[in-house]
Amino acid sequence: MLKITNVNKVFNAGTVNEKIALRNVNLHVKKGEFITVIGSNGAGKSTMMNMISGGLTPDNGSIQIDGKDVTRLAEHQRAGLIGRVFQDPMAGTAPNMTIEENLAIALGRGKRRTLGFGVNNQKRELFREQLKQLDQGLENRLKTKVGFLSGGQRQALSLLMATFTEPKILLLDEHTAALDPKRAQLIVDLTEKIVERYKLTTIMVTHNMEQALNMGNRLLMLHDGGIILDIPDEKKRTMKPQDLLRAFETARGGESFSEDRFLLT
Ligand SMILES: Nc1ncnc2c1ncn2[C@@H]1O[C@H](COP(=O)(O)OP(=O)(O)OP(=O)(O)O)[C@@H](O)[C@H]1O
Repeated sequence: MLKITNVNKVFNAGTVNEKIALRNVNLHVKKGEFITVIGSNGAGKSTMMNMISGGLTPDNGSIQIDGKDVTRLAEHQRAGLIGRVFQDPMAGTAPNMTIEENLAIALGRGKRRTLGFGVNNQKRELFREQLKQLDQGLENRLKTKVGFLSGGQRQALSLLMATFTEPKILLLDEHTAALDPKRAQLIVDLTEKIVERYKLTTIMVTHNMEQALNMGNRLLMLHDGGIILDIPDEKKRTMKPQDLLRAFETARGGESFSEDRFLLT
């Protein structure tokens, strides 16, 4: 479903600020795989996600989604293939528009504008049905402006909007990190429910090792621009956060993981 081949990305090449963000990254993701991605600050996680979404173009190498070479396609040109939820609950929705208007935009994502983003009763019925699965009572608040919703409700709506049209790839960018533990758990449960229901191919970045181990069926660890660990489902299920830290140390030839955000989670 996703094939990243020999992708490199260097920022500010040839200057004193040169930074290698991705080093020869190769990744094949099968249809229906749910990958969790962890890595220290600056490891290259966001850069990798932005390469897949089209926000960044690789210096070399290629990216294929569902057999189509998208390496040089701009973000809007591949929007129909990708759903994305960001860390910031404000990022995925338009606060001054109502819930139904936001959903109408999500429904039209990747389609030609001429199809229209208007809301009719048929669409309203579909929206209500979809919103019910969030268990937030939002199906009765179609005309509420999204800016009035709580962070958790907005993130639940973002998740629904990102998956509405069953994208080829779902990108989750630390999408529970800004929420309190109770709301974060709600979004975790909802994510698992939606991913399972539509069998979505999913890549989720998280700083929470428990979450990385408990969710999904494959785990990647990035470090210094490269994938240093690729752990399959069977092995992942038996691991605890301490095992993950040890695996990192082994992969790095004894270097210990000194990332504060990791040790705190
Ligand atoms: N636009 C940019 N210009 C210059 N350097 C950049 C840019 N974007 C990222 N970098 C650098 O590339 C490296 C990888 O960054 P990236 O944001 O992908 O890491 P990350 O794993 O997502 O980290 P974090 O967990 O802190 O978000 C970092 O050293 C970062 O400073």
